[in-house]
Amino acid sequence: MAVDASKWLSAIRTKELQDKIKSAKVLCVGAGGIGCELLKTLVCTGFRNIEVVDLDTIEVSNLNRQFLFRKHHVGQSKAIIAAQVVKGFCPTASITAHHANMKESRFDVDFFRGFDLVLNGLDNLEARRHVNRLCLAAERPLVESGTAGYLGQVTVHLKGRTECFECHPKPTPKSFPICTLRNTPDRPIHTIVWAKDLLFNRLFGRPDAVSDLDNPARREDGQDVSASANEGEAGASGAAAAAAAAAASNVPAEEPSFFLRRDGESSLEYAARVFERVYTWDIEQLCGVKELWEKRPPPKPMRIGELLPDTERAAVQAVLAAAIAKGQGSASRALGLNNASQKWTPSQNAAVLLLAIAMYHDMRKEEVGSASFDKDDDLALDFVTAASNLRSSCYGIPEQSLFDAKGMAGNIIHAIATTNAIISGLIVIEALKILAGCQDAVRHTFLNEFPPNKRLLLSHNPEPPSKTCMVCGKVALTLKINTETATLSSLLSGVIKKRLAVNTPNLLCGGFLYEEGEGLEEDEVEAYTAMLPRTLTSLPGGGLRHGAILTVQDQSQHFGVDIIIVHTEDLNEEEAPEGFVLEGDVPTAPRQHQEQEQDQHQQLQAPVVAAAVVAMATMTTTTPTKTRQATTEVKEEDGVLILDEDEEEEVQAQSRKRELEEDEEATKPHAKRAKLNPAVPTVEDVDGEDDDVVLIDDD
Ligand SMILES: Nc1ncnc2c1ncn2[C@@H]1O[C@H](COP(=O)(O)OP(=O)(O)OP(=O)(O)O)[C@@H](O)[C@H]1O
Ligand SMILES: [Zn+2]
Repeated sequence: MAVDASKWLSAIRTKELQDKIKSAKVLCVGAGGIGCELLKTLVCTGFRNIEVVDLDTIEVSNLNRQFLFRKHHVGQSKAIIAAQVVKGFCPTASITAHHANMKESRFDVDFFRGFDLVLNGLDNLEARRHVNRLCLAAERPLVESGTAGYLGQVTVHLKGRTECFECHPKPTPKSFPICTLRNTPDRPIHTIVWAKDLLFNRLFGRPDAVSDLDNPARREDGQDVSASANEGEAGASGAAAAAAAAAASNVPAEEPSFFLRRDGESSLEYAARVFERVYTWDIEQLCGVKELWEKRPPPKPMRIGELLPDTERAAVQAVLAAAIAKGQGSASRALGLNNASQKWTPSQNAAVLLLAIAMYHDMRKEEVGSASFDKDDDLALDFVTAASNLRSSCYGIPEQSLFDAKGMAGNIIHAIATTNAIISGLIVIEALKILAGCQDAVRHTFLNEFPPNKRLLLSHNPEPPSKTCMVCGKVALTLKINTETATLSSLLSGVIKKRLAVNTPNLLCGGFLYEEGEGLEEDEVEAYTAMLPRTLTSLPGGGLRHGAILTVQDQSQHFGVDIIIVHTEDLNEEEAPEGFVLEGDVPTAPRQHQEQEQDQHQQLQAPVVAAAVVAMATMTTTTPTKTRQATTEVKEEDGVLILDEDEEEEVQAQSRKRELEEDEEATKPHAKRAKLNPAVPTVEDVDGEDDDVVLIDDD
């Protein structure tokens, strides 16, 4: 029975609730920064039946804030050790640990039905969306959370009653137009993303990975340089420069295997050849595309012979031999560059780059061809730092120290233990309200970095479920895509798995069927795999053509959505950097928003993380500050600063008004939006894993 919202505090003090706390079955997803605090706080509150799932093992870098772990635990399962340690100080607690990925099929809807509460302490959007779908399917309450530095939030999702985690768009990982990365970078993050996503993958990732580095330089309209040859001066000079450069350095322009090491080539010779291609030949070729440099200075090519004369190349060779002998893991340290905060000179960058490439080939050969960038891998980070710095030098962009490059490449925001502790406490408070039957009292709560009017925490009522939500509502999405060139493989990776967060897809459209997951026969897997490179129109059963409705289902998530296919040929890189446009309430931010975030990212000079609940962020970030400040008064209750009910109503009224304004604004130019929120740090996201928090405007 629902209890009056204002009475929740007295409700949780009843004996009845104390008994419920003892018997309630709680699922904690994640045993990291939030998860460790949460487990401790749960048992201290009286919870005794807990299961915890975490796929990771403990790292040294976790020890400064994940207080259940000690140095001797490094390398062991987070879930298992967290459970052991908590049981150590609360032996009456039953804590079952699963060292596993929450997305495994054994954690199905029946597993979720075994719990009264699901509490998330995750760090990525994909897993959060997966848990959201299972909570909806199992009809279990979800308390969701995230932290980033001083910021944090807790949101509550009750099926049919409040918005689900996916009801409102979320920013996706930030993406940069490929033409900016390839041709006209102007910020350190551009060269870092280029080094990490393009060059690293080209040299060490899967050989069949498509890489823009293999293609000739492009003009801003997307045409390649050679296509400009007959189109007047700019094209002619571009082609001439390309030809001259190709002749001069004897580098074949379009040979995809160029980046593979050749037979008989030493690792350092190979590294030097890559250097010449990337920093000499490619840059010279780009300089020839005059139209790119009408409004900006052209880049300057770099030459390996100037940065590392023969004697220094010989010294690098000696360092390589010593590194191999010692089993050294870091190129920069092997070169004596031990201060991670000090920027390297261009010559030092060149030495680190060559050595890192050579070390990969001589010491970690088995990984070449399948490696993926990991910020905690010293050699990978050396490579990315040096490669991006050299490119920055060509373009006159400030170089970065190893430490700063790590922060940018790994999207690191230094975690703060106190933030995790506050957020964990708030998760438990929301859990108590749900157990007490005070569903009306649940709140979304945001932790601010700069408390406005001394309000460290800002809370408000969750919105009702969105009728247009593709997860808890039922709406069709529209996919604009070139059905004649896009392949099933790109549809699956870009749209179905990345954008829709589908785990094990099942696609159906007329006579076309594609399935993944356990239980398929070998010949079925073979037949489905053979379809992957086919274009959408050439798929069996009539293909995926303009006007077709594709039904996407994921049984592991009890999720389904229909997608209307719209064949579109004129998608450009600016509008559709991923090669398609997905319309509908998909949990991603509009592009315009992302651009704005990028600008703010620069202004703030510090990466701020992705949003978990953008609706809330939109609400707070677009609130004209005056109206909020005028009506709010701080009240302290149970150690938590919260808004008065009437203040919440005020905030919600503002929210509704703002939604209307937002709709209107969405159709107006970007500049107008910015004006509404002068210098307001709105929701900001950084690509990759840290989809943790909503940044709130606070003035
Ligand atoms: N799909 C998943 N299944 C199970 N656990 C997951 C899943 N995705 C993420 N996690 C866990 O969620 C936890 C999030 O905690 P946190 O944000 O503190 O990350 P961390 O890896 O401990 O710290 P950092 O990323 O700062 O090094 C991690 O322990 C991570 O292993
Ligand atoms: Zn929803």
